[in-house]
Amino acid sequence: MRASQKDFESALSQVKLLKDPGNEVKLKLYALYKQATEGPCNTPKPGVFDLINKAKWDAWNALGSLPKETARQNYVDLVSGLSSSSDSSSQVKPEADRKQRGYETLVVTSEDSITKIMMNRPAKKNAITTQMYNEIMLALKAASKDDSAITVLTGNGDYYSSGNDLSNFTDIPPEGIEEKAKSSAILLRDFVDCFIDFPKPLIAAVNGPAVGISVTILGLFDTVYASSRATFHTPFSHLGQSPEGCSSYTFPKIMGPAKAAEMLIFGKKLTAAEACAQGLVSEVFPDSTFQKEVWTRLKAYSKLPPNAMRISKQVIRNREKEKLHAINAEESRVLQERWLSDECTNAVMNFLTRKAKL
Ligand SMILES: CCCC/C=C/CC(=O)SCCNC(=O)CCNC(=O)[C@H](O)C(C)(C)COP(=O)(O)OP(=O)(O)OC[C@H]1O[C@@H](n2cnc3c(N)ncnc32)[C@H](O)[C@@H]1OP(=O)(O)O
Repeated sequence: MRASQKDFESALSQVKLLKDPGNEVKLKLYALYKQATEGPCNTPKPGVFDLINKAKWDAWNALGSLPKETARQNYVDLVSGLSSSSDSSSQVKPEADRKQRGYETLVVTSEDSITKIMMNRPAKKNAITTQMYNEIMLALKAASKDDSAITVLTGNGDYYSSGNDLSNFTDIPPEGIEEKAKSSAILLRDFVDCFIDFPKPLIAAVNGPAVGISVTILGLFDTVYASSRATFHTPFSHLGQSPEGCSSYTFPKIMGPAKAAEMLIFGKKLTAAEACAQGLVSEVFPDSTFQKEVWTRLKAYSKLPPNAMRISKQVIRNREKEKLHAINAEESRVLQERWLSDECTNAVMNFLTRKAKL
């Protein structure tokens, strides 16, 4: 029996719930989707350096004149095969269930009235994948309701975080790159909103170098402690991108417009001492004693009356919230366009093909 349009639409929804099937299968799905909806490949071949789009074009072009109905059937069959071979435990779980299983990209602990959220991809310098964005949001939501007094974000290994995981850009859905940019902008906006709205004192323990979004959101923390080994780098222009995390507003406010421009437009990397002098960091500790000194300090703070701390935070932050949400929305909208630019695509490809590092 031939797959109907309804079967096809249902397969399109189902595919979003499957665990990542790997790039080869994703290319097949992409090619079949394009063939089923548009017919044989009808766009110019992308340039040789445009690796992702070229791979997609090759996969679509390889289907030649396969009829649309057959492509639709093949798409439905492929998704059905993936669904049945996919272990149900690897599919997206409801929130309560996920909490029970714990986090895959974080280590979250609650002790001494402190909830500690530790980014835990040390081999990848704690680069933030889509999964990690989602898990940090879940962990913050849980921490806002648990009985801890303060919440701390830190990193495992030698880095605090190298920012957005650039391979997030390669996971293009069948609907195309515009859809990817749109969903990434929604994810970014939701992620930053969680920091704007977080109700308890939020502390960053910056254990090593910090890049991109892991730096910009520091302007939304209440206190930032840094190891003397930490650096602060926002190379947005190098990456064809633009500031996020409300930094277009918080950084000029914290350090003045001229210093903020050096960081956000020209990508000047600050040492921990410089970041402290400019007000982005509250205090720098020698790397050798960083953990001991920071946790001793935080344990003392966590004994302060929690309601008083919450209310003080509200008084300090609440009048800015509406403005910060508007800024977050605008920065996310601008970035959605930037992600589609040649400047951004080329910078990401250069990193992924090992031609460039910061
Ligand atoms: C959806 C919301 C989007 C929000 C947007 C936010 C914007 C940003 O955050 S912009 C910042 C993006 N980050 C970068 O551009 C950093 C890229 N990484 C590097 O330049 C270097 O890796 C480094 C300078 C951070 C570290 O260099 P080092 O020589 O010490 O280590 P590596 O061998 O390069 O790294 C080890 C390992 O980790 C992988 N990796 C590190 N950072 C990232 C990253 N940001 N994205 C993806 N992968 C990363 C690196 O490729 C290595 O992987 P392999 O061991 O598999 O080679």
